[in-house]
Amino acid sequence: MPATLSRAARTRIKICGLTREADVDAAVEAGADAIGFVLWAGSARHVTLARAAELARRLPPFVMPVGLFVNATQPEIDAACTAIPNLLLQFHGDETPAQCDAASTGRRPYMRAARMKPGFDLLDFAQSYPNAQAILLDAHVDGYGGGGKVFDWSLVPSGVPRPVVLSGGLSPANVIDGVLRVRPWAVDVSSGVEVGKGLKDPELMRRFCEAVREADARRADADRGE
Ligand SMILES: O=C(O)c1ccccc1N[C@@H]1O[C@H](COP(=O)(O)O)[C@@H](O)[C@H]1O
Repeated sequence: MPATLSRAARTRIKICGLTREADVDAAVEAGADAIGFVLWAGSARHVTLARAAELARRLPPFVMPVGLFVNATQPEIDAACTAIPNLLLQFHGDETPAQCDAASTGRRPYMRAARMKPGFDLLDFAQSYPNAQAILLDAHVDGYGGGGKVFDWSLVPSGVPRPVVLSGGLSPANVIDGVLRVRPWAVDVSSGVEVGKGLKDPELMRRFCEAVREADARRADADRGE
């Protein structure tokens, strides 16, 4: 799989931190490819596993559930994978490559979050997670993430050896710029489409997805030299 998009492809969209049925339905309607559930109790967007499983059951085919973990235990991860079929794991804490591989039992796909700041060696980081399906780029914040903070996109080098998911403070207003500059495989948004922690706004989600489609069209034009 390419790390960044070829000109024919479209940027995939993940919307994260959903807690309500209506928001899940609106995110799908807006065009999200993946829906994230925060399974870390330290987050204001946390949902219990039972609740996440209930919400995930609303997803139609081809829309993927994602479970966000911060330093979770193996039993917690196993329970999540049992409760939510086809769950993509998102490790957003201090998980080492060995821990990610063990937690995913070498079979379950996972993304590993990188906390971007000046001096951070993303190429080295990505190389050290050869089994990650993608590397998710978030801003370095005081907590573990989901802070709505944009990082300096010029810190993303070319040639990252894994598919890149751009996140960190994305919104309908800046995602076109982010897609055109970083050319990620996918984008991920939480704060930028919400009215309160874990409470999404259908209109913001619709505008976010529309902006990503607009970015894809502009990127294709640029690649054709128009
Ligand atoms: O959403 C959270 O509460 C959260 C908690 C701990 C780690 C990550 C979290 N969210 C993820 O952070 C990025 C960026 O989010 P934002 O758009 O800047 O709010 C995203 O991948 C979320 O999934």
